Amino acid sequence: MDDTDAPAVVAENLSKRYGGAVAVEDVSLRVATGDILGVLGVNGAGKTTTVEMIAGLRAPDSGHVRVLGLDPRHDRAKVRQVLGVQLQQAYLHHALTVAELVGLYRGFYPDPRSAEELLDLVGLTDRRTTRFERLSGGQQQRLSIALALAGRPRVVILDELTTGLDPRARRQMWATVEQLRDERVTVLLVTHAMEEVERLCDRVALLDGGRLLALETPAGLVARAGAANLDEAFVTLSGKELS
Ligand SMILES: Nc1ncnc2c1ncn2[C@@H]1O[C@H](COP(=O)(O)OP(=O)(O)OP(=O)(O)O)[C@@H](O)[C@H]1O
Repeated sequence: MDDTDAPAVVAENLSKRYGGAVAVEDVSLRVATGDILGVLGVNGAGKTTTVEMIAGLRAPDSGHVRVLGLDPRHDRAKVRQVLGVQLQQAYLHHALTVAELVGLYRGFYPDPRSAEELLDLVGLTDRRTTRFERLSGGQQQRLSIALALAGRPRVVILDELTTGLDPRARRQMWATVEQLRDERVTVLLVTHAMEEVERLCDRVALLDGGRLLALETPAGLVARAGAANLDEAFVTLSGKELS
């Protein structure tokens, strides 16, 4: 493979305001190729805004982003071929069936995963003829993950991968991310689940009030907080503004 040690994702000095309110303030981070980065922070810390800017779905007020050397807002067509994003359900066409949506997405890419593999990865093989709008919330979420992986992306952004999933589906999604790790896919994983972070993430970016508080290994974060575990470290380090 032609992967070098260049970071897969570079964000420099990203800032975003909504009206007067700061959502993200001067966030810089790099994600090494093949790393899984957990993006953590209390509700409203700026996680989704940050990954949406990295995905090119939201324009930063200032700063810049490179995904595999590409600018996601200017090199849109090229970025779409290498970046998979777990979209919010509202973006999908609700009247289409699971198989139709998978077929539609596979059509965007030169060498897509097979429909069988995609449905198997997220456990929706027996739902292929169900319309999107008739799926349960968790099934809709799992489908959006399958669609993000359709084009064999080299970088994947997953925003709340397992929120609302049952324990079995959650384990299945973890296994899917572990498979991505084996394929040296770079993953940004927005999550509130510390068990997930411990299991999957090489490093974590901890956001608080729109700022990057820490970028280090999970164990490093625990040590820095003088905490017994990641849950405690999270509570110790973040959400000060709220309390
Ligand atoms: N479209 C929007 N318009 C106005 N304000 C917004 C918008 N989206 C987010 N915000 C605000 O920006 C801040 C950061 O929001 P963001 O969704 O990035 O946080 P988050 O860390 O992903 O939160 P959560 O854990 O609740 O998903 C919050 O204060 C939020 O209220």
